[in-house]
This record gives sequence, C-alpha cells and structure tokens, in this order.
Amino acid sequence: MELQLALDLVDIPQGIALVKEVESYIDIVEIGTPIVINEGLHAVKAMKEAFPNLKVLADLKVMDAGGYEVLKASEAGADIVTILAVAEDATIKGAVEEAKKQGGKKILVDMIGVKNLEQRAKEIDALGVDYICVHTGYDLQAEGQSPFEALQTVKKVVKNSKTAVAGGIKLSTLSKVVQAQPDLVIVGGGITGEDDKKAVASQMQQLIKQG
Ligand SMILES: O=C(CO)[C@H](O)[C@H](O)COP(=O)(O)O
Repeated sequence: MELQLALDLVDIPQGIALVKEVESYIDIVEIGTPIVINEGLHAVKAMKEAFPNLKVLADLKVMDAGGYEVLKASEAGADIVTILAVAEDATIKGAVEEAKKQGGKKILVDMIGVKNLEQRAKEIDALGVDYICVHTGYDLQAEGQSPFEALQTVKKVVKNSKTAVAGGIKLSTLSKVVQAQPDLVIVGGGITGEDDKKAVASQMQQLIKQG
C-alpha cells in the first residue's frame, strides 16, 4: 500500500516547501487539478526536478485526447496521469497506449461522477489501466459523503488494476480505509490542513505499513 500526498490549494513554491516537510513519509506527490489549471504542466516539471526520487502524479482528469494529454504530462515528468472514468473507452485506451510508449508511465482512472460503479469498474479493469480510484470530490464531501463504501464495491469486482481511494481521508479515518486494503491511499487536506504535517504524515505512513 502506498501513500500519495495531494497538493491542490497551493502554488509551486508552497507545494515544494510542503513536500520538503513530509518527503520521507510519502511515495507519490500529486499535482492537483487546481494547480494544473492555475500553473500548467510547469508545476509537474518543477516538482519532479525538486524531488526526482518521488513519483509525481499529474491530476489532469483527462476527458478527451487521452494519448496527447498523457504525452504532454509525461514530457513534463509525470509518472502517473489521471483520466476520468466517464470518458469514452477510446480516450482511456489512447491514454494507456501512450503511457506504455512513454516507458512505464501509469494511468490512474478516477471514478468521480460514475453512477454505476460496479459495471464501469469492471469495464475499465478490462482496459489495462494501472489504477482504478474511487473518489469523493470536494463538492460531495461538503454534503457529508465519503469514499469508503465505493472502495468496498470496487475492491469486489476489480481483478487486474490496482485500487486507489481519495476524498477527505484524515488520520482519524485512515484505519477504516486501510482495512479495505486499497493499493494506494490519496490524502490532501488530511495532511496539508494540519499544523504538524510531518507528524501526521509519519503516523499515516506507519498505519499504512502495518496495514
Ligand atoms: O482530486 C482532488 C479533488 O478533486 C483531491 O486531490 C483529492 O480529493 C484528495 O484531496 P482531499 O484529501 O483533500 O479530499
């Protein structure tokens, strides 16, 4: 099981400073969608240059032109690129093909907004993606929703891809997540919103290692 730190509401220097604090406790650093929108793929490049030993995920949430977007993110240094599950299969296939061409880049498919989770997870699992991620976005988190049930649903049907989970995970809820045995746990505000980010990230890493 791996831990990914999601950076969303910071700029590039703030993001780099934040990762310096928790670098030893995380496996992947995510350049979140808001950062990509605000700063472009330069943010991915800057993060990879600052932390060559960490994997960098570009949370592009691609909806079309999968191959092209994966090419551009890979050129910027991304190791993993996100595609939306609600995109056409052709978009997801294009992303997977390009990721392979780019020498071992990975595709994470984000299930945000999918209504029939079980059926779409099975379909996406057959497309050769690396991760299938259940995700409760900010707008549904604000309505009190969480990704725990969705994780269990997807874990039951996914046979080939790794599973990932995101959406409001905190230190206090991490044990519940770990029990469901995802391959990747994605945490944003649960670390970035804490005063002692290092202590929280360290405890999260410990829980994940025990899991
Ligand atoms: O992709 C995202 C929002 O669309 C976030 O990066 C993801 O939800 C993790 O952040 P948090 O733990 O704060 O919910």
